[in-house]
Amino acid sequence: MSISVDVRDVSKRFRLVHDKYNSLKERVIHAGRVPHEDFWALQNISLQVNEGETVGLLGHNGSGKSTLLKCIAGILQPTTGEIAVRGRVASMLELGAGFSDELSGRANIFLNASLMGMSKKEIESKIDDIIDFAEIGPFIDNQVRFYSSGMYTRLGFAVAVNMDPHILLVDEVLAVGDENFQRKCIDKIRSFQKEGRTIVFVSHSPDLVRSICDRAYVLDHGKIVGQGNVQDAISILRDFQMAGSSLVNDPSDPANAKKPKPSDHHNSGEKRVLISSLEIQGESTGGSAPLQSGDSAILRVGYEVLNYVPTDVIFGLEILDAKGETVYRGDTATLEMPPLTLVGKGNILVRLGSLPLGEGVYSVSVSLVDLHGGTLLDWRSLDNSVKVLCQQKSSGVLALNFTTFVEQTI
Ligand SMILES: Nc1ncnc2c1ncn2[C@@H]1O[C@H](COP(=O)(O)OP(=O)(O)OP(=O)(O)O)[C@@H](O)[C@H]1O
Repeated sequence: MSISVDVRDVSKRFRLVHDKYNSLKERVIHAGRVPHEDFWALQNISLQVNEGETVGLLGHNGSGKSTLLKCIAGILQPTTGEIAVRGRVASMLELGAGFSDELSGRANIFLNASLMGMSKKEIESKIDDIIDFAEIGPFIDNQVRFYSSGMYTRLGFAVAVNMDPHILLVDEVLAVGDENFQRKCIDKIRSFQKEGRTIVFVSHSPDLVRSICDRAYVLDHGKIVGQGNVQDAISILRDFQMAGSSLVNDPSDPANAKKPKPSDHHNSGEKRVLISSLEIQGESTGGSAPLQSGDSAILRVGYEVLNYVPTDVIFGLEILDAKGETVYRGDTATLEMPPLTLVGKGNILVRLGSLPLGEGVYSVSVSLVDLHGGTLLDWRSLDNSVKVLCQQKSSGVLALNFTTFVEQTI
């Protein structure tokens, strides 16, 4: 199998420019130099994507996913290291990247497609398909600056997928379109996969990555901190999210001393405390019935201390919506609550109080972190299995009981 994308030891430095020197004295001393600071958005990244594979890039905000994708697309040059790509690359990067606001949608199609290496004749033969796919209708001859974010995205995706690319780079576009368009994009991605094309896919949604990708890399602060099959990569990402920590944190920094070291969970194999079960129950519904929005719920976390030495732990809780977005994250240390002392076997009961969640399906994850060593001892999650029903007809993750009144001022 040949390699389609080969990233070798790539680092990318950005120069963060500070306010210019104000006084004449400062300008004379610094002789016209612009004050700046170096920021390494990518550090020694190496990865390979084989022909026909779909590989996900996961990571928290600012971890470097888009920068890496832009380097692969050739939009950014790595500061050090090398990238080799085999075949025509089409990229659907950030919203409207590559579009010129003053031009119409149609003119932008020609501009974009020609930048991707297509001849005028090729573009003319595809333009109807692109316009159909984008569902822009009569707006195709309007300037794109009047487009909504959904229209921008649809047009960008339509251009990228109709370029007949060998390699498709997709950055989070599916988050913007409506549900119909998302389904259409996913169908297109699946047909690309069947045709043996290579895809690199950035998303915050573990569910999407799980359903689309063959494997994934996890980035944290510009470094690859994990890779493997999608489930493993999502677990590593969760560890990092739960830990709120980073491998690049300085362990000698007292601020980081209590933070868990996520990699221990996977690498040490030395589990001193196990989370043996995890259940959630509504106080009024009980059992395994769906929760009612606004109801109090209780989490029952079964634990087992394996070495029978009492262990002081920080308890962490995270709730994610169906797209994998965090709805809530907190832990006893951050909330300045006392640590839990666990001995033998038992249950940790967590009263969640009223849950003002909108109707939907949620994931709940819990973690235990050793208070003294900062090691992540164990975590467990109920993935997409916590169903919440809501009487209100509103939408969104928050069920809000708002009231209105009119204050007349004249
Ligand atoms: N042109 C730039 N100049 C300076 N810093 C930049 C530039 N582009 C990105 N960065 C910084 O590099 C880091 C990585 O950004 P990047 O957009 O690659 O992250 P990301 O993982 O894609 O984040 P998100 O999930 O929020 O899109 C961030 O700290 C960002 O602020």
